[in-house]
Amino acid sequence: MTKAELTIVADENIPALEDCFGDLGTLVRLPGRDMTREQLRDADILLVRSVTRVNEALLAGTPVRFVGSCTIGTDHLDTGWLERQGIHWSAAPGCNANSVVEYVFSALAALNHDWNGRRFGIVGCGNVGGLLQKRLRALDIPCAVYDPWLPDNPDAADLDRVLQQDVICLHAPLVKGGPHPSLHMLGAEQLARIKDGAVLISAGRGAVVDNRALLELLRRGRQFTTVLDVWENEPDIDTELLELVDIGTPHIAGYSLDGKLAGTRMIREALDKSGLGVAVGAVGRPSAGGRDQCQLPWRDLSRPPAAPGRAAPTGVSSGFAAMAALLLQIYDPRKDDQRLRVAAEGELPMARAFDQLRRDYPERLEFSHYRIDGAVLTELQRSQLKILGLE
Ligand SMILES: NC(=O)c1ccc[n+]([C@@H]2O[C@H](COP(=O)([O-])OP(=O)(O)OC[C@H]3O[C@@H](n4cnc5c(N)ncnc54)[C@H](O)[C@@H]3O)[C@@H](O)[C@H]2O)c1
Ligand SMILES: O=C(O)[C@H](O)[C@H](O)COP(=O)(O)O
Repeated sequence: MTKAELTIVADENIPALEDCFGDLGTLVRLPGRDMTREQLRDADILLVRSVTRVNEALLAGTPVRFVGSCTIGTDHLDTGWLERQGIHWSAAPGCNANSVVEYVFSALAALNHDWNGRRFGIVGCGNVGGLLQKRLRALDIPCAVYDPWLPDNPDAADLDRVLQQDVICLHAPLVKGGPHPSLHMLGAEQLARIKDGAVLISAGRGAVVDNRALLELLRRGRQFTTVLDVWENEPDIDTELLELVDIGTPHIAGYSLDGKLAGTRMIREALDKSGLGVAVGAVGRPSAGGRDQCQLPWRDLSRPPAAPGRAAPTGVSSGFAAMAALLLQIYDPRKDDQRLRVAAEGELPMARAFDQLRRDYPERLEFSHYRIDGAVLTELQRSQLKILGLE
């Protein structure tokens, strides 16, 4: 890239764009879901989130030389095609893994489902599943892990065994081909193996679970608890399924501010590493710091915020409920569930309502920004909250 300034086309939902990329040239913000090739006519860099399908249809004939997705998932990128064209691409592995793990514990808190004494099953043990496994081990909670690419995992088990556990957490990517496809990995047969009284939490990609099969099972009154953050056919999700799940959220498990900013920052770092854009940055418009600015919001976040920095006593004074109530002061997924249910009943078509909720998502900070403030807790509860990231 030899232009003095780059043209950077970006999904308008990417935070800190100006801070992280403003020094490189002109920023054009667009709705990610509807990006067109025409809009990329002058683009050198394309920055997306998971809702933009990046493939030949979008990019052929455009000057785009770098594609950055500020997300963990990559199933929306045709990476084979990008590589064959010599277009650099990068995603942001692990950027919001902690946010997803916190979502899992928050969902269990919301269900008042004490994790102590339960056995967990994890499907997909990468950055998210691996972090969950690490937390569970620290909490002394047994887990079984199904990840066909990690046979040496100390908790490795087959899928059937994982589905027999008390809390089953799905964190596999969407993979359609190869030796271990995950598309509809949980179909009617697998879902039928889940025990009554178990909790199923799906926070990887929607189509890992056959949604129609799940709907049929729930219609027949199966007695396991279901938490869905991800859905087939997002954003136009099945509203009947939404009615039947216990907690349903609009694909926001990874939406902590920390996670989103980490995604943006990682893509700037990947761009710098690629060598594309660095020279331009040097000769481009004078910047107040470029990468330093990029890290500013990150540094700010490392301090506890003034107002919401404390999880205070809640009136619930004993048992798991006391600990759960504290966590729910920080993040309560039932509020996201409520917003989704209200939106589903509203005037907007489901797809638009789903996207709107995601676009207007309230600021959510991770547990590490909070301190426990004088709540009555046992030593065990305090140590558990510390493992989860609170002081
Ligand atoms: N709900 C959300 O907001 C949210 C947030 C972040 C990530 N995600 C999704 O979660 C997925 C996992 O995230 P990650 O950071 O752990 O990714 P990762 O790439 O670090 O790990 C994925 C793991 O899944 C394993 N895997 C691949 N195919 C599998 C299969 N068929 N069965 C079981 N395991 C399989 C891989 O071996 C790998 O260990 C992402 O791909 C993304 O789609 C969702
Ligand atoms: O893959 C990811 O990182 C997550 O699924 C991410 O949180 C999705 O958010 P989106 O890109 O759709 O805004």
